Amino acid sequence: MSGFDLSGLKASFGGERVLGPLSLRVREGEKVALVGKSGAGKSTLIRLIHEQVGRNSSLVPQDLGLVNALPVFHNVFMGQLDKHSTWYNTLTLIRPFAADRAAVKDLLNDLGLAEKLWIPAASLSGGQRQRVAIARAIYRNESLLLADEPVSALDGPRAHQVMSLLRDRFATSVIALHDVELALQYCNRIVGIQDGLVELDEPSDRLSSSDIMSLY
Ligand SMILES: Nc1ncnc2c1ncn2[C@@H]1O[C@H](COP(=O)(O)OP(=O)(O)OP(=O)(O)O)[C@@H](O)[C@H]1O
Repeated sequence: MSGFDLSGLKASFGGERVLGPLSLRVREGEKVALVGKSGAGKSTLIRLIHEQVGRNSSLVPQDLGLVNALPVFHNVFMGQLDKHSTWYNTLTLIRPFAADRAAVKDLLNDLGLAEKLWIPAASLSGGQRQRVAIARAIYRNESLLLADEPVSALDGPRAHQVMSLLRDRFATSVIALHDVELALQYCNRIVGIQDGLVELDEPSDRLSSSDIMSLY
């Protein structure tokens, strides 16, 4: 099961409410776009969902969470770190196993990054770094994706290619997106956040971009 049903989600900073309280039920197979203006609470909501569903999800955080000193291979492999023993992970740090090298390379190939396999993450562009974080999430091999603006640094064709890949690789997803057209095209449910509360929750095929723009 990759869906979830969470209630009582709320967050405050410095005593000031920034999110909730709100409930969110996501059924298996739903591709949810979280939309809303900057500061509405989308990242906070993704973080709270991740805290609750934890290891049973693949996360692409807004700051990507890459280890700059490590090559792309190891950053992607990290998606499965908690699924292997300590000795396996230690050996992989020194000399990765052939099967893992092949699997990571295949995935990077799909993301146009195969030639960067052994390049340190520090040497990559913003868009390449974003694709490494996406590869790490796919490599984790969970059916629920939680992603915070995963294609914000990608150009148009590449953003479409990655959104299509994410739609195909994950049964269920919750993705914060500022691009309303991508949200409507690749997600089947739109949840609009305003001042930390759900202001809109509709299937994508009942909405146009102008319906969503009222949140901005
Ligand atoms: N660590 C923090 N300390 C204090 N306030 C915070 C912190 N993180 C978020 N906030 C506040 O919480 C509110 C929601 O922020 P959040 O990052 O969830 O919004 P968002 O919709 O994801 O915005 P964006 O689209 O710009 O990423 C904002 O008012 C923000 O200033």
